[in-house]
Amino acid sequence: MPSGFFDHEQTPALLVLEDGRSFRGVSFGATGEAFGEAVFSTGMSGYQETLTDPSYHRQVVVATAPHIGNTGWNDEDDESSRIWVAGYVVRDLSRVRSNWRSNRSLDEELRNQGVVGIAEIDTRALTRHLRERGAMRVGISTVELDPAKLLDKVLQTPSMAGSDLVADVTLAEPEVVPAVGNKQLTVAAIDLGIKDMTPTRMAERGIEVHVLPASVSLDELRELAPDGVFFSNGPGDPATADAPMELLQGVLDQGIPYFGICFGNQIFGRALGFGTYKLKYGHRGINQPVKDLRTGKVEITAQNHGFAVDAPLDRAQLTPWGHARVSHVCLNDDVVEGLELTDDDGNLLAFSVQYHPEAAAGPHDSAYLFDRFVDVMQRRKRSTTDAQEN
Ligand SMILES: NC(=O)CC[C@H](N)C(=O)O
Repeated sequence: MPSGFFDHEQTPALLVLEDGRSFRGVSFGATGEAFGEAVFSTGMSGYQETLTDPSYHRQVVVATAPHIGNTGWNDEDDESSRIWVAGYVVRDLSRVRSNWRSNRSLDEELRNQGVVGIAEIDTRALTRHLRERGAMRVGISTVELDPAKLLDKVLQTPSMAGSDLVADVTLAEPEVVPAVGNKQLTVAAIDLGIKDMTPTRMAERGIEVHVLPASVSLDELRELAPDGVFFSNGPGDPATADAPMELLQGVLDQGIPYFGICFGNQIFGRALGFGTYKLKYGHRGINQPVKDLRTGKVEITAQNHGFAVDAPLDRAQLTPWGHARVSHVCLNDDVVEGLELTDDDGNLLAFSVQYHPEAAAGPHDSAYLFDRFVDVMQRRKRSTTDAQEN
């Protein structure tokens, strides 16, 4: 059989949701069992980036695009060192891979990494079910084909609400991503499950990025004397992220410019005094419309979040550091998609978005946010130099 074909025997597999609904399909990727939170992603492309996004840790991802695997797997597009999804659910697994960069098939890569997949599932029915009932726990198995028995195991799986997963994904030792060209600025990026494209997008703008473990202390951060601090995306419930939130409050006390993405937006929200809550089924995909409330402009964004910040859309709130307000909102459901902190003159001090401006595999409408971060850092740098000279 030509290489790239789905070339092993079809093994039956079973999917069971925590409310008892079950679907029968066939195995692909590794055989065995996988459990997690069932979520669906509406991206038509970019499955390699999705599967390697650490924010999907402990989640079983359902692809709503009916045909998956046609571009295979390459050695360039991974967003981290491994696949993080707990399991992968597709309708029709492509029997052929066809792309000039493809090195192997999706099926092979899932097998290499021991990740369980299930194909031939009615993903449309499954997605409609999750939309109506909400995200819930799920199991997929090639070894337990009795729905009642698999359900017992699903019910023993921990829920996503209340899960603190940062320690599972953060790097052990700091890493430096050098600036492309002349170094203009230094950023300390706290790794809560960072995607590789984020430091890349910063480095392209002359930023030397120090990617740091989540356990870093405020003193260690200050020793680095960064021009800005960044908190990444990451898995788990933001309500559990007390230590990162306290670290961020310390950063704001120092007046250091801040930018956060996704989990970094939720933690910023908490630091500013807002709450977070779990969405019914979340936003996942690369086609989500977001409005910038400052400019009225709409961006099409990449998203992956199951929780959101609870903040009023129509008014600012006074905090110890300045005025906090919602800067971006999702046009599908009015969910908070961005926050900003400004001084009395309206100058931006710190900001964050719930979506993904680094957006591998696109769209790139929101890349301007990295330039905005550079502007905030440059302005602060100028004002501290001016203050020292006077
Ligand atoms: N991509 C992210 O950073 C996700 C943040 C958080 N774990 C959520 O699900 O909402």
